[in-house]
Amino acid sequence: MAGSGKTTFVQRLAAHLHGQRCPPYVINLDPAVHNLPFPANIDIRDTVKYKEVMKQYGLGPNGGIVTSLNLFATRFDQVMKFIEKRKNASKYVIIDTPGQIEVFTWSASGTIITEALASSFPSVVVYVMDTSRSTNPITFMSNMLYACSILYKTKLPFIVVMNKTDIIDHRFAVEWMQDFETFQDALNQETSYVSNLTRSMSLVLDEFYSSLKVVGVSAVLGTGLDEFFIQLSNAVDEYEREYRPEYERLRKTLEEAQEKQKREQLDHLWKDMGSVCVQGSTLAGSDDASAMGPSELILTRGTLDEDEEERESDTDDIDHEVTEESREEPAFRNFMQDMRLKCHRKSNLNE
Ligand SMILES: Nc1nc2c(ncn2[C@@H]2O[C@H](COP(=O)(O)OP(=O)(O)OP(=O)(O)O)[C@@H](O)[C@H]2O)c(=O)[nH]1
Repeated sequence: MAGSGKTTFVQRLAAHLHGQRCPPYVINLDPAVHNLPFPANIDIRDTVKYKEVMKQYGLGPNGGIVTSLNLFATRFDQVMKFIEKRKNASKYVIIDTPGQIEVFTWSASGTIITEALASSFPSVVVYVMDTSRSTNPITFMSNMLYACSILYKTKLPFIVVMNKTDIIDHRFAVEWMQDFETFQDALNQETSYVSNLTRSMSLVLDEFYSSLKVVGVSAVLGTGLDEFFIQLSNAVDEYEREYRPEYERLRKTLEEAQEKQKREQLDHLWKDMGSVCVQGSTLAGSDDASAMGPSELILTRGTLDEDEEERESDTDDIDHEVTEESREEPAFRNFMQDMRLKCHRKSNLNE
């Protein structure tokens, strides 16, 4: 969520982990951020210049961010290699993303990046929410719908960080999530037509709330971090228990599908080769591969009359005995012979 304190929270987390002598690997994926208040190991701004992208493609700010991310996503395999290398040195990898949901969660590059990470490492989505701007039940509900859509899109373990608890205690929000009546009471104060919609939506979100991990923090003060790390550890367990088997299953299905496709392509190739062999033997009328007759396109050079060749050749200084071309004919004959043998064996097997 934009302005909720994601960057400040990443800064706080990084400082906390450095203090614990457990330095994290930090990645900034927001190309439009002005000042990064933490040292990033990888910064998208070093690879893509967001303002240049906007100019070059004639885009507005959001289009510029999406396109920059798309460009960066094409190199994400390299980022994965860096993370892999740092696996033993850094227990945690923290990634700061652009705040707009359509830019990361619902963009192709966001999906590519999330899936690449989640298929290799225990991955957890942390949704940072501005508690001080969620005291209105309708705004709170919009926030929760936002969070819910991210959870269902990424399908990863999910923690809601209710930030800015130095301004307001987050307990009112937790109560709204746990007690339907309290939320309805708060909604009764609202007179707008949206409150009816919100009432219905809150029933739908009940299921979502029941499994949600919520932590109140102040990124500025650094409070709530111990509880955050407890929830993070639970989320990692959840990843190992529920998500990893699912990713393994998907990976296996993909590999099987690719293997099947490869086999089918090979079968097609064999069939095509078979028809070439049948054609070859019909035309040549003999089992001898050399009698199949040379392909006119490839082998005419070797059939030229020697005098004629001398006349036509403008490369007199080349020793034709040892040129690549002089080896083409026997090589091609051997190739055809091999193919014919394989075809015969295959058709014998099929019989
Ligand atoms: N009081 C208070 N202010 C905070 C806290 N965390 C962040 N802020 C302030 O909230 C504002 C936005 O913080 P950022 O960290 O830039 O928020 P962001 O979500 O990264 O913003 P975008 O990248 O623009 O989406 C800044 O003025 C921060 O100082 C907090 O815990 N308490």
